[in-house]
Amino acid sequence: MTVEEYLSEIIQKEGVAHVTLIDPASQKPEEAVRLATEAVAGGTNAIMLGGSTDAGGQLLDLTAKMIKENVSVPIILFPGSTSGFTTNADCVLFMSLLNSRDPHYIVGNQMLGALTLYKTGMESIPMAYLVCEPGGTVGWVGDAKLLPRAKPELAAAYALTGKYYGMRYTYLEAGSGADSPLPPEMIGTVKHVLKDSVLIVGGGIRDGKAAAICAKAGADIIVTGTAIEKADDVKALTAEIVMGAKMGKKA
Ligand SMILES: CC(C)=CCC/C(C)=C/CC/C(C)=C/CC/C(C)=C/COP(=O)(O)OP(=O)(O)O
Ligand SMILES: O=P(O)(O)OC[C@@H](O)CO
Ligand SMILES: [Mg+2]
Repeated sequence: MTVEEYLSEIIQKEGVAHVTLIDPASQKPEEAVRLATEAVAGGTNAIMLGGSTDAGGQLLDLTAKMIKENVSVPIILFPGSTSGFTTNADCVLFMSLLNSRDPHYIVGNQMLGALTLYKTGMESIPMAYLVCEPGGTVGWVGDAKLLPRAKPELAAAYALTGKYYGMRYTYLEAGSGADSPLPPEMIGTVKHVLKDSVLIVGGGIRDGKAAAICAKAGADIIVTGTAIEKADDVKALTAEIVMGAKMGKKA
């Protein structure tokens, strides 16, 4: 089964999936394994590996390898550039930052990595990456023309653009560590036009209540990074967020 099929099945059966983002640059591989193991025990469905700044090839390779040896859920690459590739993962989000001002983030990095990806034969999922206010580090690094929170129709127009290009996933991003998650109106407007295409929402989701609001508004996959990296009890916080997302979807 592909990672995409695996996630679709979870979304179909449980209404929503949860993915834990680990930045390989932020800690030693052993610590990343601890975070991943506890997040999986708390019910996360996959581990996403990436960061907006380089981890350095070896650190990414080793972090992915060690996580793979220790957890049973898929490892999904979330690359900030071609240096975000490693063969020690199951799948890569082949993303274009559609609202960037810099063609390198729309198509340039992708072109540089395409032959490497081809040679590995790794699964890839075409994804529109849309960075919204406040955008955080990724907004700055990716030179995004930040999508205004108060204008959901602009985000919806970009999401549709990605869908018409054939991208099966859309990632609505507030930026890692955002003060607050994206507003439900924005998530709802985007999901309304995407219909059955998968909508990922991330940035600033720190608890079950926030996850519930995002899921209820239309998120198919909820991503949490910072809150889990900082949690005293990773398993308990993950379980709260996973439960919140599922309850929100049913509400
Ligand atoms: C598909 C290929 C080869 C490249 C994609 C290139 C693109 C479109 C990059 C988008 C811009 C970018 C820098 C994305 C990084 C995505 C990411 C991993 C964000 C999470 O970053 P964190 O590291 O958690 O944020 P902080 O740096 O604030 O911690
Ligand atoms: O770190 P947080 O705020 O959970 O954001 C996760 C993700 O959307 C960042 O790319
Ligand atoms: Mg980071």
